[in-house]
Amino acid sequence: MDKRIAIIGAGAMGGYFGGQMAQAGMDVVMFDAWPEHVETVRRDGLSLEELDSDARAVVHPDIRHLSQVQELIREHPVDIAFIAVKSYDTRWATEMILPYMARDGAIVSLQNSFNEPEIAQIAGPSATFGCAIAALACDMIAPGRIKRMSPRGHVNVGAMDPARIGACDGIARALAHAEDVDVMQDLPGIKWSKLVVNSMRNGLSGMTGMTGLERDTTPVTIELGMRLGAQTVRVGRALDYGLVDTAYSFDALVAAEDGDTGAAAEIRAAMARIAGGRSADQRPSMAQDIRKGRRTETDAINGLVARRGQEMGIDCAPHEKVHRIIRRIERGELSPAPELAEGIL
Ligand SMILES: NC(=O)C1=CN([C@@H]2O[C@H](COP(=O)(O)OP(=O)(O)OC[C@H]3O[C@@H](n4cnc5c(N)ncnc54)[C@H](OP(=O)(O)O)[C@@H]3O)[C@@H](O)[C@H]2O)C=CC1
Ligand SMILES: CC(C)(CO)C(=O)C(=O)O
Repeated sequence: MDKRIAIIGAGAMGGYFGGQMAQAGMDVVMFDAWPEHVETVRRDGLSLEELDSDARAVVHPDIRHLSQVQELIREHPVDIAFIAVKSYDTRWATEMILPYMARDGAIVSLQNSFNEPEIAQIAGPSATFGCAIAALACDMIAPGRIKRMSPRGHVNVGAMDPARIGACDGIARALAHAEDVDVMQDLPGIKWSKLVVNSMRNGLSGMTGMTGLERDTTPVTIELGMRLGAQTVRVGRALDYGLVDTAYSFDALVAAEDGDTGAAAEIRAAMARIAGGRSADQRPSMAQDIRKGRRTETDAINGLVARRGQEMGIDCAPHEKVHRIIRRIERGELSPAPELAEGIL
């Protein structure tokens, strides 16, 4: 029998993956808090749009309002629940779906940052799994419309409890309807490796207002991005996580911060190459949030690195500064501007 899948948060990521699972005929139900989005998808379908072209697939998934979660009591228990809300909504989303899970069900973070320990506090480590989504960028450009802003990406999946690694295969099969997937042994390692990339990009685009392309081809943001990334690598290594290079060579990032000009040139070239492959309009999810006037994940990205850095005795002052600036932008006390990055360097 098909696995019963639930997607909590049908935004850019949840809608992208859940929509393609539905299109492949999987038994998937999606829940979302934005009434206009839910109603638009019910009426017109979910439009999954391609990078830099008019090509799109319109799918008709089972999508419901959050207030309808209780209906699941009459339905087959959920085998795999993907948590695809923002990091700050992880706790309630996990608590909400937990009563409807199958006895050996899996709750999977389909998010950035490292939210799995929070899920495990609620669901238990043996029910907790996580994904690191690499190289894929999507934007919910309007209710019912999700656009891929990058070439296709790649997903690494892991288990909070290493003894449960076997259960990752079913999770990987579901995600493989959208992207290539690998099962990895070290969940904290893959999550922190993705955090390296987010911590060099998301806050910087959010605070400067720059697209990914502008940020990765402007000297000040390139330099600051490299420093942020190197510090996140140092903290991850101090925490003894099994980091895997994601987008950039982590050794080169650290060497660049230590003054190795060849390593810095290697990172700059990688930034320019990757930025050139994305849509010129691509912005990381935090910058999308700022443009939409929504709360950001800063606490779970630069804020998290700053906190863990302090615990490990590693200087992460630039992360703390980015985090504080984003907080002030969220509150309306500052507006995004490139000068804010110059102030940090
Ligand atoms: N976008 C990307 O390219 C990538 C994102 N991620 C990660 O995926 C996770 C989910 O993020 P993502 O899918 O980008 O988030 P989205 O903002 O696209 O969707 C999350 C939720 O935000 C709400 N929402 C979004 N826009 C509006 C709006 N204009 N008005 C009202 N509500 C709105 C919806 O519900 P609600 O009201 O409940 O918030 C939606 O379900 C995050 O951890 C993110 O970091 C990871 C890799 C790439
Ligand atoms: C697409 C990417 C990798 C950009 O940093 C991302 O994870 C995000 O937008 O949150």
